[in-house]
Amino acid sequence: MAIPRQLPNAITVIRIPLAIVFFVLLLLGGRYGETDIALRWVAAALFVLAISTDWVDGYLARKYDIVSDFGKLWDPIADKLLTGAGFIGLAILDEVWWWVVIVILIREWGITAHRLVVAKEHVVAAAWMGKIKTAVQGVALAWALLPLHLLIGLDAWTLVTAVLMGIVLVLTLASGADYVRAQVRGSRAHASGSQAPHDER
Ligand SMILES: O=P(O)(O)OC[C@H](O)CO
Repeated sequence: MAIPRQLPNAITVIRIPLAIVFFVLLLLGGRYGETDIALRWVAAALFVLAISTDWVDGYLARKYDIVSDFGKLWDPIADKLLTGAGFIGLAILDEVWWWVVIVILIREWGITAHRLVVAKEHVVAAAWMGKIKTAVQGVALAWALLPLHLLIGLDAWTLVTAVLMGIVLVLTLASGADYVRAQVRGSRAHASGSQAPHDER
């Protein structure tokens, strides 16, 4: 069975408006959902739905062999808009430390800026470590967004959230360093005339 060639890219692009709606609902729900707990549940559910599409678009593109440069470029951007909305929203609500969010955002948008700058020459596809990092960010944000303190108590929930954010921070920086390493190796290989590591991904 064939699928429309543009379906994976359409799924990628849909993440962008979903990220905006999610961000607004999250803020309207208030800190820990204290202003409106129903809105917090809806925002969290919307986030889980949107981040799940990250797996779906990649799966469809690979299965039907319709991986495109558009997808390679826009999939990470859509991911960053969605996870960025989650991190910034939680920081505004004072549920996650700002410094953690800022460090994560610098890494995410630094790599994205590099991707955009070199896009005319070649597309830097997501590396396996970047994909794992995004998946772990999704799990950590889903945990932090779902108002699970209602079930397990605020202390246990905030402790687990802090541990998860610590893991996310380390993984985000490590995967950023992975891109920098690949870039340096690529420049050296280019200078010596062999194939750049980026192209092997
Ligand atoms: O860390 P990046 O920029 O390679 O992004 C990875 C993508 O979000 C994976 O889907």
